[in-house]
Order: sequence, then structure tokens, then C-alpha cells
Amino acid sequence: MRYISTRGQAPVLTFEEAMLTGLARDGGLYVPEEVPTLTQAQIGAMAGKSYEEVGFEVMRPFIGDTFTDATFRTLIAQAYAGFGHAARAPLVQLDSNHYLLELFHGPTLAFKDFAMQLIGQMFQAALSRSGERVTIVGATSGDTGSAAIEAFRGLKAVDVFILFPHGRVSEVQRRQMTTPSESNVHALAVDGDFDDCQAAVKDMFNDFTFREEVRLAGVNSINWGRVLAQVVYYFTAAVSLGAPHRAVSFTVPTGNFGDIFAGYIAKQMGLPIADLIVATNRNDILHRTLETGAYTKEGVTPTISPSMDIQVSSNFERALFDAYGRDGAAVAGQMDDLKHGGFQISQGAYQMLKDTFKSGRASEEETQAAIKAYRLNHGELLCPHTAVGVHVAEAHLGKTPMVTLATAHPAKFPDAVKAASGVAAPLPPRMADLYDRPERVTRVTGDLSAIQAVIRERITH
Ligand SMILES: Cc1ncc(COP(=O)(O)O)c(C=O)c1O
Ligand SMILES: N[C@@H](CCOP(=O)(O)O)C(=O)O
Repeated sequence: MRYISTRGQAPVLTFEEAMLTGLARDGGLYVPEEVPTLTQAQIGAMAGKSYEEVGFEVMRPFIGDTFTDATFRTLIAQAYAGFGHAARAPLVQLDSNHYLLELFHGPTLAFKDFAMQLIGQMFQAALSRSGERVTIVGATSGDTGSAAIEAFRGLKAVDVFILFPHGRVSEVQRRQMTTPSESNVHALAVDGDFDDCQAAVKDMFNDFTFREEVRLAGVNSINWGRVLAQVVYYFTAAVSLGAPHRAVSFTVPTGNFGDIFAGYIAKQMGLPIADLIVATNRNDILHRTLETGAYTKEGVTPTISPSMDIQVSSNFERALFDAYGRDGAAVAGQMDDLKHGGFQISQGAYQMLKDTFKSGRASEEETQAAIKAYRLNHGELLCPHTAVGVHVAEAHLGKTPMVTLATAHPAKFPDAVKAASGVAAPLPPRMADLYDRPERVTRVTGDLSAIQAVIRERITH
């Protein structure tokens, strides 16, 4: 299995190289040269198997000879051993034909743990084999950062620097990033929004001198390994609802387009997915793009679903690459236009995107109403991101079973959840002292060279 860049100019890599490389050297994102498919019989045979076993079968065709089967099975087992639910990603029925896929039973209470725990295992195995060290630099709107820190804290071969927008993540998310005491963990609060953090990370990858000097690695969803690990739960959910004999639809609370892109890959692999629905909050660039064909940046507005406060949606580039018939030059041209505010998608590419994705948006009021209604009807709390998904999904319910991804635990957003429902979800006992732990954080401006200086100074190797 070989990996190619969405901009067509970077070296072709193996899975291991693509995983450790992060952003391609031409600024693009790595994707598999071809998406492997599974037969109906292979998908049907997943029924009744453990999450780990399905994970092995879904991911194995993508990893080439990076790990032996035995090693890969061990890494998968270690990745999910710490999850707080035996099913890892349980399905809960909301209504006659609407289900929630609970993706918040991992160590940091968000779906990011599914990929990050596995990436942590794969990085460790690959780095201990080569004796290399890397510097991970990641951008977060709240959840990627805490999941990355949890996965890499204390590892000798890795320093992990996380850039988060100062004042724009929840207190629980911030504390998850600032309270780990391991010296290889560095939380950087940036004056700016998530898009500024993500742009700084990409600029660091495009600064080849810095990239080589610190041996830069990325664990945002620019890393193909992140997307790959997220493909698995589409299979476990759909199979438990009757796939491959019955099609299933998914609604995905969306920001950086990584999670829904994983659903698109699952569909390409042969999983019968009817609709893939992008659910956005009022930072609705993806919804507007799917409605109009114009990708036009507006400022980021803070919302009660802060992890989705994104306008430059990184993985949309991977979808565009396919929409343009895998023409890297066309994608590179559109990405250049994005630097000047946006781009118009060609008619053919737009048609492909409209045929592949549906979309909807939820206002703040609609998000709050969804949290309140869920509490009244089910006696449980929804996180605001999941509530955006539930609101959008309700407009698309039909005969096909609908699965809405529950992307985070409500305890990560106690203020927003309490304001909407009157009740705050408690943190799990293992995190009960989170508010008492000392914080360690460095405030930085968005200036690239200032951030690079902090990284050079703090690196422990
Ligand atoms: C809780 C939560 N929901 C939804 C999203 C959006 O996911 P994606 O960025 O993969 O579109 C995020 C951030 O990634 C998140 O943290
Ligand atoms: N919502 C994310 C933003 C970063 O997304 P990623 O999937 O590209 O890492 C977050 O919580 O940080």
C-alpha cells in the first residue's frame, strides 16, 4: 500500500513513512493510492466480533508491512484496553430509527481517543525499532490536544507540543492539557483561534529547516493514521444494525472533516452507507459549501460546541482531491486561492461532493434545545457537539437507520450543558480532582518564529 499527496508533488510513501511524516512536503495530505475493498461476506462475518478484531480486519489492508499481523493485533489490543466500555463504541437507541454511537468512553472522553491511543502505540513501536526521536506539534480546538497528550505523555522518544486557542476551549479541556506533569508535555495557549493554531502547525511543516531540525511529526488528522483508526467504528455500528444486508446513514458533528472523511472511506471500502451527513454549528463553512459550491472563509465565531469552531477544514482537501478526479494540480490551485479568502469548486467536482455528502447546521438555540429535549425524553445529557449532530440528523430521518456520532462526553462541557439542561454531568471518578491539579501552560502570540523559539527551547532531547 502506497500513499500519495493530494497536491501531487510530494514523494510517494509507505504507511509507516506517511504516519511519521504528517503533512506532505508539497503542503498536501497523504491518502492511499487505492482504497482497498472488503467483500459482503467479509463485512457480514464481522457480526459478533470484538471491536479489536473488526479493527484489525478493517485497518490491516492499509498498513502494508509496517507491522506483522501479530504485532498489529497487540497494538490494537493495547490501544483499547483502557476504554471504559466493553463494546468500546456502544450504540444506544434514541428513537425507532435513530441511534447514538457513543465514542466517548476513552481516557479523555472524546472520539479522538480511538485514533490517538492507537497512533500512540504505533509511534512507540515504530520509533523503538528505528531508535529515532520526534517532536509532535499539534493544533487543537480542545479534544485532539488532550487525547494526544494522554497518548504520548511520558514517552522518551517524543516531545509533544499542543497549540490551543487561548480562552476558546472548555475549562475541562484546558485542564486535561495543562495538568499532566510529564516533562515531555508542553501546552501552548495561542492568542488566536483554532484556524491560527492549525495554520502555524502547517507553516512549521512547510519550514523544512525547522522540520528536519526538530524531526517534526503530526498527530492532527493530517496524519492518515488518525483517519484510518476512525473508519473502524463505522463498520462496527453498521454491522450491528444489519450491514451488509441493510444500509445505514450517519450524521457526523463536523469541524476539520476528519471524522466524516473516515465514514467516506468506510463507504468506499464497501460498507453500505446511504447518507453521510455533515452537521456544523454556526461556523458553517462546510454546510454553505455543500449548498453553494463556494468555499468562502468567514471569521470563526465562538460557540458552545467549541471543538467545531473551525473555518479552514483541513480534511476537506482529501475530499476535493477525489472530487477533482485525483488531480493534485487542481487541488493545489484551490488551496492557493484559499489563502486569499476562498475558492469556487468546479461544476463536476461540486456535483461529486453533493452526491456524496448531505449537510445541515444547528444554531446555538437549536443546540441548546436538543440538549434539553434529550434530557427530558431520555434522562441523559448530550455534549453540545453531539447535540448539533442530533439536531441535524432529525431533519434527515427516514426509513434507513440513522446513526449520529456522539463525539464527546457531556462532562467535558459542564457550563454549556448546565445552561441548556439545568444539570451538569459529573466527571468520572478518575478525573474527580482535575480542578485541583496545578496547571502548566505557556502563553504565546500567533507569531510563527516565537512559537518555534519556544519549541526549540523546551525540547527535552
Ligand atoms: C467533540 C468533537 N466533535 C466533533 C468534532 C469534529 O470532528 P472533525 O474535526 O473530525 O470534523 C471535534 C473535533 O475534531 C470534536 O472534538
Ligand atoms: N476538533 C479538533 C480540531 C483538530 O482536529 P483534528 O482531527 O485535525 O486533530 C480538536 O478537538 O482539536
